[in-house]
Amino acid sequence: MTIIKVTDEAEIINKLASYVEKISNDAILNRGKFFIGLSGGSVVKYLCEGLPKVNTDWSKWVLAFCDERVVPENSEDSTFGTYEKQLIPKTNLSRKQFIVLKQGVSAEEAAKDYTEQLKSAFNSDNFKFDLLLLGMGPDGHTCSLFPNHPLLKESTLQVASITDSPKPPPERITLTYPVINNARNCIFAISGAGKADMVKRILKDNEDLPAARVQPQGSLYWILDEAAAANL
Ligand SMILES: O=C(O)[C@H](O)[C@@H](O)[C@H](O)[C@H](O)COP(=O)(O)O
Repeated sequence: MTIIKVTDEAEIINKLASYVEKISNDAILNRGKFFIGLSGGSVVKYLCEGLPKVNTDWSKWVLAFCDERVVPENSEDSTFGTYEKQLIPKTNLSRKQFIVLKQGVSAEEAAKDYTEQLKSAFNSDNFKFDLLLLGMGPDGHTCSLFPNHPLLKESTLQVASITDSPKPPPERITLTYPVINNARNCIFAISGAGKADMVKRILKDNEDLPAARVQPQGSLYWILDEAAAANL
């Protein structure tokens, strides 16, 4: 694991953009495509500001979601909806490169359909992402994997549904640990004093919280600003 401390949010955005550039170009050079998993929450802002600075072949990108809220795409809560409005217009990405949630079905159905869409995209049952960009909530959750939730033990489903998310909205789909920990790279990007206590509990006290269980086969990076790293 590599912990990268930077001064502030602007530096998080720059650092994240430089990792994405390197990892995307390596993936495209070696395998012809770049599979990336996006998150919601504050990560959206970092990516919408940072990704347009990346020098890459956008046509080779395949974009999925580490988790997504089961809401209409035009809802303010839709993570895809936000990237569609705030990222697509600033890059050469097109909507059809995003693997989006099936609309108008239950969370369980949406998770099954998402699994099928990933199978087609990877042309395999082995979902091996080049990069997952992850956020962490103040309670230590990541994706839609919350402390003490039964989904933490999910070992069969690759994409699972949740209907009792403590963070609203309650209905979501999420990648599970077998997929997350199969990734070539995972990057947490975290800023602000509100995360400092949880960052310490995970990175210093080694508490067994959902974000701490992200232990990919590949590389793991935690990019923190000064406020988030204050208790380390
Ligand atoms: O649905 C969401 O909000 C996200 O996809 C979620 O996984 C997010 O990354 C964490 O909740 C952290 O969110 P914050 O960075 O806003 O605290």
